Amino acid sequence: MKQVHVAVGVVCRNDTFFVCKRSVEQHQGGKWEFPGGKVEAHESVEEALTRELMEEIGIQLSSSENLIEIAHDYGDKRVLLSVLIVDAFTGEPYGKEGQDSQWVDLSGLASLDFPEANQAIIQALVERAQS
Ligand SMILES: Nc1nc2c([nH]c(=O)n2[C@H]2C[C@H](O)[C@@H](COP(=O)(O)OP(=O)(O)OP(=O)(O)O)O2)c(=O)[nH]1
Ligand SMILES: [Mg+2]
Repeated sequence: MKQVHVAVGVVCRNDTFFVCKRSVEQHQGGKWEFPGGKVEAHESVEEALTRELMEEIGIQLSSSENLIEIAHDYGDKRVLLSVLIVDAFTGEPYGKEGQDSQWVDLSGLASLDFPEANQAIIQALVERAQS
């Protein structure tokens, strides 16, 4: 099975994180996610994330840093998530595609239903907060 490379953005402001709900028709549908999507052939991860953040939540990325890379096999799909922290952006994020969205703090993240691969993202955020 081919691996899909996905750029994922942890948009953060004042120790809270912007998350969206995946639509039920999507892979891992109905779960919460950090906005993002597939890296196309001609793109860098940051270029893909810049495009996806504008398409999905209407913000312009100003700066990002690498958080973690996670390879995960869902059985029906293999993904490589390149996860970036987005701590500077312009515009106010919202569910531009009609999706539910919310700002949550770290303890709030831990209680949401995310795809399995996201456990490692939340763990990385916990470790980052402690360091
Ligand atoms: N965006 C995002 N995708 C995630 C997260 N965790 C996780 O396992 N994934 C998986 C689910 C999907 O299989 C894949 C992302 O695909 P996607 O549906 O967002 O891709 P896309 O925006 O390019 O949309 P499409 O072309 O498939 O419609 O990565 C996450 O936190 N955010
Ligand atoms: Mg997407």
